[in-house]
Amino acid sequence: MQLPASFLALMQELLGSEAGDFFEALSAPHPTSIRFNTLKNINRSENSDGVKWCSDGIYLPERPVFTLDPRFHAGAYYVQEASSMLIGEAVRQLADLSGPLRVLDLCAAPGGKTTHLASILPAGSLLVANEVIRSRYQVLDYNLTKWGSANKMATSQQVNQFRGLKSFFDLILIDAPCSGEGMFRKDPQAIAEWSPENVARCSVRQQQILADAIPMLKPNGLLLYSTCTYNDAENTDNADWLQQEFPLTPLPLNLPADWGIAERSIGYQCYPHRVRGEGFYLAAFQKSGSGSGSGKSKGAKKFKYYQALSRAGQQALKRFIRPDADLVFLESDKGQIIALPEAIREDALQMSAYSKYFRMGTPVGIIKGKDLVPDPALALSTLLHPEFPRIELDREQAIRFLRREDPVVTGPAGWQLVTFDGLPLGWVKVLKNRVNNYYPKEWRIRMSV
Ligand SMILES: C[S@@+](CC[C@H](N)C(=O)[O-])C[C@H]1O[C@@H](n2cnc3c(N)ncnc32)[C@H](O)[C@@H]1O
Repeated sequence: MQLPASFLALMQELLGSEAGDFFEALSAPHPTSIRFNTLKNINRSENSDGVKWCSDGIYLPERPVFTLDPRFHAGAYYVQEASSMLIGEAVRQLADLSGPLRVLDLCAAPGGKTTHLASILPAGSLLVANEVIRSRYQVLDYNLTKWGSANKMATSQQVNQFRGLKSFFDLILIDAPCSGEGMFRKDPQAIAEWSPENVARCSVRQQQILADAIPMLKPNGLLLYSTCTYNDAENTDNADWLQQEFPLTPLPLNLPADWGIAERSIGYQCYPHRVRGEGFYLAAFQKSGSGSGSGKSKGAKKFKYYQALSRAGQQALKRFIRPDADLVFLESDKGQIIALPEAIREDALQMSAYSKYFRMGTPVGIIKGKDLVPDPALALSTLLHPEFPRIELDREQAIRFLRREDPVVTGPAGWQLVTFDGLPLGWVKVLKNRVNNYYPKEWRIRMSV
């Protein structure tokens, strides 16, 4: 690994006598880790090689071909670098999880931290995940769909387009675009793109994102600022700038010494020679001020593009939806039905007034005649009826299904859910002479097996 000379000098200065161990760690293989999806009923195989700061995270002895694991497509786990899982511990220690929260993950794609938040937040919380780059937003949306949580909204816009949404969120996570020094071991492209000038550009961009985000945070709200880099300009200097320029107080975390996470002047740093993970920086702040913050400045009364679903429509989808969920069903002007938890209806309504491009809730399907054609997202959602008729597939059948080939299964006529290891993958329709595969083209496995 050929590292830029100015990066070597920077790390030597930052780490002093530890620099040798650090450089040695950078040339060692990086660990593979996953985080289980606690929203789904998964069979967790016994593995004592857990990530110290995340009870749902484990290290794998080697990197499998995830694409060929049906559980990966069912959203049973997220392949996530271990240091990043520290976000979950920070939320557990610092957020008040005794009641619903409004949470914004502002730089969210591909969704590692959003899915982690989705697993932690109390029932009734609103989780908004924003990603400004449209192609990355599509990946985020797909990963959130696989994860299956119902209380989500995905948006794709510049941070300053939320302007006007004042004091709305209890928690804002800014996992900022950065120079990526912490990814050098995993991603050689990050080395190629690194330069002192890029570090300076990233630092300024981060300040802009932070400055645009802070008005959206409620008084007493929690701000989490993270990067996957080491230099001070993007980490402690920006954290210091935050506390100087805004009504923000840094919050300490209680991190046991044997986790190996270093304490910085403000915030915490994971280094690969001290932890089994990549480079990751995290600082937490509380906003001072009084009042609860209402965020209802625009007072939106109706959803754009959506109206309430008719009684007949609701009847058609009843057998697909878990009966104990308190939901509102909305139909778009294109006939797409979505389910939105009643608990977040008002908040989603407010958010929609500030969102130019968004998806909210869970796509349920479209009505054709008297029947529902179920959406693939519903199969992966926690809102799915737990007793919907299903066909369990073996691995080979599951891969065929995920490749969108004709499924070699039979079952009673009509819509059937197909599962692997008990986990829903999608829909088939059993007809008289054939079985149709409704797995979406854009999700299918393209890799040759
Ligand atoms: C470090 S990545 C986020 C990773 C993500 N939080 C996760 O855990 O999977 C930073 C994200 O910020 C986005 N981004 C880039 N420029 C931005 C900007 N000016 N404002 C907001 N987000 C930006 C990038 O496209 C990228 O997806």
